[in-house]
Amino acid sequence: MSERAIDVRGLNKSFGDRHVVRDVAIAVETGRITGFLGPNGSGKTTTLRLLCGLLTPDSGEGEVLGMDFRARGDAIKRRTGYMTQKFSLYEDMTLEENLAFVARIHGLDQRRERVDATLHRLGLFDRRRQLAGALSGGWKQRLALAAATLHEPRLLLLDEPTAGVDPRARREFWDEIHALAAGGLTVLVSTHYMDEAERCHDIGYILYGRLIARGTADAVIRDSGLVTFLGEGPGIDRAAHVLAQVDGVLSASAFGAAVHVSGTEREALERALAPWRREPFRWNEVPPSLEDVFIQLMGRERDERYAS
Ligand SMILES: Nc1ncnc2c1ncn2[C@@H]1O[C@H](COP(=O)(O)OP(=O)(O)OP(=O)(O)O)[C@@H](O)[C@H]1O
Repeated sequence: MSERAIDVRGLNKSFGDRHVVRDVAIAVETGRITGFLGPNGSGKTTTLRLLCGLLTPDSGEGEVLGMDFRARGDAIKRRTGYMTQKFSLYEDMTLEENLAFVARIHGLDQRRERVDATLHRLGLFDRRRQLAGALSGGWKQRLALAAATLHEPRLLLLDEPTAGVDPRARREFWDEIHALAAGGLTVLVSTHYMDEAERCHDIGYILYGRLIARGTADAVIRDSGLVTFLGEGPGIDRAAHVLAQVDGVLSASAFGAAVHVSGTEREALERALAPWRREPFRWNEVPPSLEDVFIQLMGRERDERYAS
């Protein structure tokens, strides 16, 4: 069964004369984790806030959690958990006190049981009497997730959830998010990190307020039509800035001692690489990475804007 948690069309929002979200149409299936990527200020956070009733749109229609998203914004907001990038709990209160406080704000019943169950679920029970301010980054983030999910929301918004968190804590955090999604929670993640994007079921790329790519990471890569070559050999990484200027090359970047060179037209790309196809360099075609694709999307949209 794949019921839709979100099915919204014609979403628009301006702040003064800044048109920040432009005609966004988006459908998200229940229990999916969708990552929203795009440059700073492209409208990711605003789009997510509009969808869960935290902001009022200028226009748009559709349903979120089976409710008319404009008429029932308050009800949708109550069923949403929101974890902001900035730690927003009380550092001078214990974990248990923080969660008890959040439970009261939500007007929950059986507060003690819910707080204990959440502490157990996230492996925080043994630390329940520690001050939140004494926790390391990874544990703080886990506490923030506990607070955002205490009221058992059906929609969860995560804003760059693992920025500044070490790899092990990142992995554990994402395992928890996947477990929540498997239980039917729909998760929307705003991120700049490719590894977070790759952990999502689906991604959406937002640029200048428009949703310009949508689907699984594989589908977004396939639809890009991008061709990528990996160059290796002594000093090839230093060729990146030269190759980036050649016709037919959309992007060329060093990855360690290798270089990734991408373009959408195979022949033009081959011509650009021809002078470098010699000993001691080796070239192999590789699947484009999400990052290669996003760099291309950014350039394509910019060209279209300048052309119009
Ligand atoms: N409440 C507001 N009032 C006025 N302008 C706003 C408001 N919220 C956001 N903006 C502006 O809208 C634009 C989009 O912001 P938004 O936070 O949605 O972008 P973003 O893609 O999430 O960016 P980032 O990656 O930097 O978090 C920005 O130019 C921002 O300054």
